[in-house]
Amino acid sequence: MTDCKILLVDDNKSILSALEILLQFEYKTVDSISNPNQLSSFPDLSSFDIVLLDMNFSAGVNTGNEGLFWLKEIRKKAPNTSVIMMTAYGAVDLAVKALKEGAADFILKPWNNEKLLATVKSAYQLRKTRKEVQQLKQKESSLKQVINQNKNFIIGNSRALNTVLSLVDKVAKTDVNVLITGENGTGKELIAREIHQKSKRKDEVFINVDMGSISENLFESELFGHTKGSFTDAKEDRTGKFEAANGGTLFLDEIGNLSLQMQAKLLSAIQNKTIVKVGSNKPIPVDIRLVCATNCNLEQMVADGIFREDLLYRINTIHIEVPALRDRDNDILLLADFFLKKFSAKYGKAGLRLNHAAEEKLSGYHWPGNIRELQHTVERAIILSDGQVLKANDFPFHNKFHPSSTDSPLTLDEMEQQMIRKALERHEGNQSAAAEQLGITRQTLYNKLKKQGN
Ligand SMILES: Nc1ncnc2c1ncn2[C@@H]1O[C@H](COP(=O)(O)OP(=O)(O)OP(=O)(O)O)[C@@H](O)[C@H]1O
Repeated sequence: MTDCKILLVDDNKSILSALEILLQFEYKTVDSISNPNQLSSFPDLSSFDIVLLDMNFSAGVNTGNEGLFWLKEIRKKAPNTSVIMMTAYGAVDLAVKALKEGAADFILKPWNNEKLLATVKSAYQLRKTRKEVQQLKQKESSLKQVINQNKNFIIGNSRALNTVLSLVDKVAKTDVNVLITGENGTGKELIAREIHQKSKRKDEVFINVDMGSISENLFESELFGHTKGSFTDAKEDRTGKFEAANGGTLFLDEIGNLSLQMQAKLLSAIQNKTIVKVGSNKPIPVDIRLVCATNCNLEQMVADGIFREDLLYRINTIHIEVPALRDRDNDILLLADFFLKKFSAKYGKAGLRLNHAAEEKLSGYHWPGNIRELQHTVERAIILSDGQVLKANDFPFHNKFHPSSTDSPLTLDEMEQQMIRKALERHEGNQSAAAEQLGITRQTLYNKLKKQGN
């Protein structure tokens, strides 16, 4: 039986019953209405794959205009649904008009059963193709995003990093779910991309979702998609991130930032390996490799009752802890050199180098913002540099993180950064708790951290 949803629209109830009996043998869902006015308020029109639509409804009228009117209405509300027109008063010009308005095909009454079934079958193929085109378009735009990104190199040869990379080699070959933890800016996303690149899914998409930036009410629509009209802003059908990642890798960053309600919805999708779009009730199977990342201590969050234990066990089949930059021996200077070359080329300042004192200062610093902070620090120093050599005082980061070591007064921005850092330290990286302490929403805290480059 084909998993296809058909809607019959005809004012003649015996025609509706005859069609229902015929089509129910082959198609899973066959619904019918005898009054086309019901179409205007039909809740889930776009979930129908095919509509068989009569052309004349008012008694004695046979111009086909009513059918054309309702055809346009359906095309507006459900552009991907295939519409087949039916009329007892077949005329070639009317058929041409309906096809021009977007009908998939045309059936004359009384119909021949075999011919009608063949017409419905090809209309269903058309519907499937339209859906595939839509999904391909979404995949294509995600692929472009990935391709447009510069190739990322994982720099470093410390023992701590090599341990992570050998674990990456092992898990990449499997399809298990991976949880990557580590402080902000340690390279968790880079590691997730590396797992994808080394896996059998590498020719498929890598979809990155920043869970910290998704609001509660858009969560389902972002992740699972929605059907047109399912809520006020749902102007058209939308494929969610799970479906877009089908066949590839789905990277859920900042997984510790989900509310319990969102966690429950996510868990159900992961467990069932299916998603249901907002506004639909049809489960869609998805095949994804799931990689999650967080800087929170999820075990502690489970103990505190703010993270579901069953979700944690689903996502952490393999756990990779990315070490902080200060624990990676001489990776600091390797990375500094890498960023020096990268940004001096970008800003047309080739030949720039670090003097010994600058190297000492960079190596001795504790890098709370890790590699992202090092990257920004080097970039900033290059932009502001005048000569060929970068010196220790070209890296004034002590102002930001050790205010006690300087007499210079703090700016408002710096004070804000300090307060945020302290709140996060106190709550061991838990952004929701830190935001509560600071008297701002988690979203505001998240935006401020992004702005600061953390
Ligand atoms: N080993 C590395 N070699 C080169 N660049 C790196 C390395 N690790 C991280 N980076 C760079 O540092 C920046 C931060 O890395 P990334 O975004 O992967 O960190 P993250 O841990 O996911 O951060 P967050 O916790 O904020 O989500 C990126 O620009 C990334 O390319």
